Amino acid sequence: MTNQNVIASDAKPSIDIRIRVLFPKSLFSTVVSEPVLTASPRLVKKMETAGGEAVTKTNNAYWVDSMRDSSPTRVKSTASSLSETEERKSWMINHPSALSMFEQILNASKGKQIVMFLDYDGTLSPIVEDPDRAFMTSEMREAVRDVARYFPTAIVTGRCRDKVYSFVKLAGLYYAGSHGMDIKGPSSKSRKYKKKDHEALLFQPASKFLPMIDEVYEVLIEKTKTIPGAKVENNKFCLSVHFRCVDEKMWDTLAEQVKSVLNDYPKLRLTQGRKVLEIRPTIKWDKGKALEFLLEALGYANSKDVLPVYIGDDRSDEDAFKVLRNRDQGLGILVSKVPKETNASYSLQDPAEVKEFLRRLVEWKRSSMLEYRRV
Ligand SMILES: O=P(O)(O)OC[C@H]1O[C@H](O[C@H]2O[C@H](CO)[C@@H](O)[C@H](O)[C@H]2O)[C@H](O)[C@@H](O)[C@@H]1O
Repeated sequence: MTNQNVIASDAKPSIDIRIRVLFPKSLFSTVVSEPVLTASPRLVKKMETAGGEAVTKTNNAYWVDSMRDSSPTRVKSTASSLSETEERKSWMINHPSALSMFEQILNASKGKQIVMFLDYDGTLSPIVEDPDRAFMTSEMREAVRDVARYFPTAIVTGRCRDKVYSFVKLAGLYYAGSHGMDIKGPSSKSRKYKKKDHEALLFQPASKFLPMIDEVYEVLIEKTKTIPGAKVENNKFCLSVHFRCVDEKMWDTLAEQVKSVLNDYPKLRLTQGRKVLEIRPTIKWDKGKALEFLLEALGYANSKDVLPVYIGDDRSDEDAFKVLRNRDQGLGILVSKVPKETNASYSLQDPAEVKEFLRRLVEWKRSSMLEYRRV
């Protein structure tokens, strides 16, 4: 990796790219205009990590180490004497199960509109080897459909929006694909929640990058074809290079190949998820920004009467957890069986627990509505 892909948080941008909110008009007041940081000899050797923070390691060893880590990074035990069970117990004190804390969560939601944000892979569907076969169960679909009946609901994913729609198959939801760079609201027919007067919602802050992403996709396919098990996925405004099925001995070569391609594209950056290298435009847009954008679109920008609930399992979801933490509002729930470094406040073990959590929310909402009618 040369300086070209290196991003310094304190660097002066050399190019400005305007990001346009396509709709709704009411949001033009908050048009995001983020600089794209490009190559500059003055830039020190720093690069964006998967979490979006600059680090100083740029060599291949950094990426291979990072590829070995879980995503988000597993908590590294400070006391070596701590058994895994003890470690988990101590982590659970700070990140209790959202199921065992369900009553407290309901109390926090009193008088507030819950808005649901759901990541897809590892949250609604289990992690599988073949990304094209990451189907969600019909029971999960039912749980998401029911939740969306009572609460505005968005699917927020690194995947291409159309692809995730082909898995979820539910109208009436908001879909934020490509790590939030492709946001679409429900069609007017299926829309239930309309706080602002908008016909349809479409927001694609990285549309200028489409030709570049397509080009890099072709180059990466060619470059990685000699690495058995490597798979390149086109997620429209970003790309994924999967290494789940690549022999660990080849990770070094794969990381090297990917970085060599990116050397020619200084406006793209590399991040990492669960056994996947992700290539994204260097705009300051992520799942956290998508969450804020959607809250605004729903009319809850500065509202105290909203409780955003974000459930996700991966490093890219940390951007959304961070936003909730900084707003001191809402609940971040990390899906993980093992202790991980996270900005989420609560945890759920796996998609089965996510489904249970969604079901309980629906049950509670139904019974409180019946109660309300009776009174
Ligand atoms: O934001 P998400 O919905 O979590 O999407 C992140 C990436 O998910 C997919 O990859 C992950 O799931 C695959 C299927 O279980 C698995 O094979 C892979 O190892 C995981 O990284 C998706 O294929 C990627 O494009 C997304 O970026």
